[in-house]
Amino acid sequence: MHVVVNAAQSVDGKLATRRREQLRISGTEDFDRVDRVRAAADAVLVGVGTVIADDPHLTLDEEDRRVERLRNGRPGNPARVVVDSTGRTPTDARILDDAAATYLLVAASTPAARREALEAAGAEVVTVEGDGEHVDLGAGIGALAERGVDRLMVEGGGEIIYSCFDAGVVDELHVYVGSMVIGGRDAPTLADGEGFTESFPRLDLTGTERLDDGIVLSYEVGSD
Ligand SMILES: NC(=O)c1ccc[n+]([C@@H]2O[C@H](COP(=O)([O-])OP(=O)(O)OC[C@H]3O[C@@H](n4cnc5c(N)ncnc54)[C@H](O)[C@@H]3O)[C@@H](O)[C@H]2O)c1
Ligand SMILES: Nc1nc(=O)c(N)c(NC[C@H](O)[C@H](O)[C@H](O)COP(=O)(O)O)[nH]1
Repeated sequence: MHVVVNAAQSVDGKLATRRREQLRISGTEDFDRVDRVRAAADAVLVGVGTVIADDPHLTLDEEDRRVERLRNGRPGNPARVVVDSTGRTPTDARILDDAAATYLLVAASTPAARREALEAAGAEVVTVEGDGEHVDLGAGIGALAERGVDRLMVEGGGEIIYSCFDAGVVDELHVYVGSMVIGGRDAPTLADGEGFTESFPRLDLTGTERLDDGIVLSYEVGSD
């Protein structure tokens, strides 16, 4: 499984404001780049925090890219995946529409009635190892591989991105750094979670690109 993490942050490392409201950090050139990365993926994964905060759709914006995928025998849009230990995804979330398959990775403690409601709303609920707080991302990625996902794009938020690094599953990172300061000690950052105190993931800088009024930094993740 090849895992690509993508996010947009302010120059001070924040993904959103302390109110966890979605914020336009990049612009049209960067959204087009994100659409290209999505088009290359079999699935796009976010945490339930992002679903609750942003209600994203996670489909392709460019019709040409959908057509090209269909021509290659792939689904028009990548599948959508929510890491959601307790099944908190709202049943009216946009990701549950029929534009693409949607997998919810939940822990065994999610009540049967909640699973049924989410399945009735259009999700495929997949039980993976985990507790009431975190599902095991290694196990979740294994479950996605069994469903034909070879290339996964992770679109945040900060808790999930940290967990992906902690689980050692990230192959590439692309960060758009917007020319703005958001501030706030409680605002989400690129990697939240517990934080590392040793064995920090090391990255190799593979590219820089100026887009809109900011810059995209591209990295490969080192093997140690
Ligand atoms: N700028 C960007 O590129 C971008 C992208 C995505 C989200 N965001 C912003 O990030 C914020 C949401 O991020 P967040 O960090 O609060 O939530 P998140 O999307 O990272 O989801 C975290 C939640 O997922 C659940 N979870 C289950 N298993 C987990 C695991 N193994 N590791 C971590 N969490 C696990 C937990 O309930 C946890 O609270 C919003 O403000 C949103 O606007 C910004
Ligand atoms: N590239 C980028 N620039 C930004 O300024 C910004 N705020 C995000 N944020 C990413 C986040 O994951 C969003 O929720 C999805 O980009 C929404 O996806 P949809 O358009 O609903 O499919 N991404």
